[in-house]
Amino acid sequence: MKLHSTVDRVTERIRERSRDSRAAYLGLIDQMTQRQRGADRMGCANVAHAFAGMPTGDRFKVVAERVPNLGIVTAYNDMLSAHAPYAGYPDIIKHEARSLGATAQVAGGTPAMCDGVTQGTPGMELSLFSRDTIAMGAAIALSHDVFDGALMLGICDKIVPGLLIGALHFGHLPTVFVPAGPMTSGLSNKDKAKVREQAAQGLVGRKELMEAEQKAYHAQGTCTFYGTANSNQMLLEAMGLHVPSAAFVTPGTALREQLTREAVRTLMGILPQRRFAPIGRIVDERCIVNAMAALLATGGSTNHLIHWVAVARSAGIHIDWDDFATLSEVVPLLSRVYPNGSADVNAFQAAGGTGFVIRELLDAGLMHEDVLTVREGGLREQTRVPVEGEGGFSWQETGASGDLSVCRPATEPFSPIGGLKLLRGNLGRAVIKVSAVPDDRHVIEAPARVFDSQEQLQKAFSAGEMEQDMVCVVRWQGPRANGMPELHKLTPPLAVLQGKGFRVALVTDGRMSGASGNVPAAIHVSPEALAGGPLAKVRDGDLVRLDANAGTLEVLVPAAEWDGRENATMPPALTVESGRGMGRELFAGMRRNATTAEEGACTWL
Ligand SMILES: O=C(O)[C@H](O)[C@@H](O)[C@H](O)[C@H](O)COP(=O)(O)O
Ligand code: SF4
Repeated sequence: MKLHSTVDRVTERIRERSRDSRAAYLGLIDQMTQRQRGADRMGCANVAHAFAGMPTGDRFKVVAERVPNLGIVTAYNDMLSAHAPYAGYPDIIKHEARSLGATAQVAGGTPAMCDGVTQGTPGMELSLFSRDTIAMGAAIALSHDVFDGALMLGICDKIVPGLLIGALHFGHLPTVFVPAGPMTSGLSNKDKAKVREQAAQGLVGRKELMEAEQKAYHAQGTCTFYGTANSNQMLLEAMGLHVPSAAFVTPGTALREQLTREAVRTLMGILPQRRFAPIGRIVDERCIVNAMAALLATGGSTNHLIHWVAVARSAGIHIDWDDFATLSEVVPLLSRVYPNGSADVNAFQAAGGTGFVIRELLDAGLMHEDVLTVREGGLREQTRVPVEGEGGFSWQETGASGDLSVCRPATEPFSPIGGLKLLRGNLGRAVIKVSAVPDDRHVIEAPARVFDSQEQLQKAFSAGEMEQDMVCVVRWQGPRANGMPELHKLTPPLAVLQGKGFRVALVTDGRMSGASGNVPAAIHVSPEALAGGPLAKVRDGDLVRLDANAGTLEVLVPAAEWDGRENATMPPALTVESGRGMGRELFAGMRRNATTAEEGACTWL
């Protein structure tokens, strides 16, 4: 199918804007590629230290026989249900590598934060910058520089973006990402949200709420809503950095282990001595556009409008929210997974999953097909599905949708446009996930109520002060102010108000979770209030209009008055300097150095 002209145009303008930085990036990759392999290039002491911890047989192989040595970067810990399965992965990988005549080492571990654990708590103010900390952790691991390829073990929110940013700073290395799969379905996300709203109104107590939450989150594996973690998986498949359709296979199954071993076989196939495919060449402008298309087609997490800007930047590629907005005009919505619908990611997988979405987008000319990936067959390979069989698995072509309420073909999409939209106006630039908002709530015009923290809003709600149409402006939530936390805990109170018929919206320079959804929220407002952004001028009672159809976000105050207003200042008690603890002070340097949300909130530039 011929590539859609808009996809072609956006790719071209990204290529044009990135020409110099991409050329410099590829130049570095070429330099690194031309070096001898680590065990031959480095000093004897360096090499001896590098392999002293290996079993003797492996040590001999990697130094004397010069067999490939694979580096494992793992974000394993027990705090993320999604990452807990990784505990046993290094041994499986080493076993498979040996069987293929290679060796493997855990090059290093990285931190990994569970946003579900920290949601609504002080720890969430470390979350965004844990991404770049993870990238630095990956760099520290790979800087041992004795690897012929890398396997990245990470799934959740900031971890995949962080591992990708880190890996792309070692763009000369062939790299495969290794997923661990979603937990089996428990209490549905919709039923969980209902109990939360009852609790927010005092209709059920902590005991009932705890029961519901533990029925929802009940096993190892990724949470089953289509939030940032599962959006990460969809994008890695669309970028051709995974074994095909490996994303959503349940942990602990025979097929899961087979797919982990297949990841090692896949990496062996793209080493310098084979079909050389270093990650820095796989992740080119077309690959990034393919990821953007997959995000829009699935109504993925709004967090990717920040993270993928940083990921692209790490490969010398510059993208912005206008690129997403232009693609969103032609990329249809092909899946409805909570919060964009009631199905969960297991139902998505059963209905066709990542392979179905990629096949539909390729056939509609909405993705680049002629791209380099970790697999011989290019991106079309990602439309195949592994089916368990005698002693292993076989590959099948993805078929028609198994459930049209979950996955739709591009010929009859849920919506002709993607799930994310850009908003512009005198309050700055912002984004909104429209795919999860009821149609009659895409335009909200109401008086503003200004909050300096999410706690202030929750207090006002509990005091019954919010029973009216209202645009809640929550400011001082940007990267430089307090690390741009997710304000997902505001979803239940706002959903209660919306359920009572009030016309409510959230406008913030903060983030929402990928699991947030049914209340209209203009988020990532840039420039942020602390950087002199317009949110610092909004006052209680100002009329604010959020129009997701027109793509506007405005305060309806006479220009002369608006221009004449002084910016409010961030309350000192909310600043890191006030000594708020929980390690937030350690990230002060990253806050000071962070670029805007639209520039990826990068802290290393
Ligand atoms: O971006 C995301 O997808 C979220 O950060 C997600 O990872 C987070 O854990 C949610 O908070 C979970 O949802 P609940 O908080 O509703 O359980
Ligand atoms: S999806 Fe979110 S809540 Fe679930 S394990 Fe990952 S980070 Fe934690």
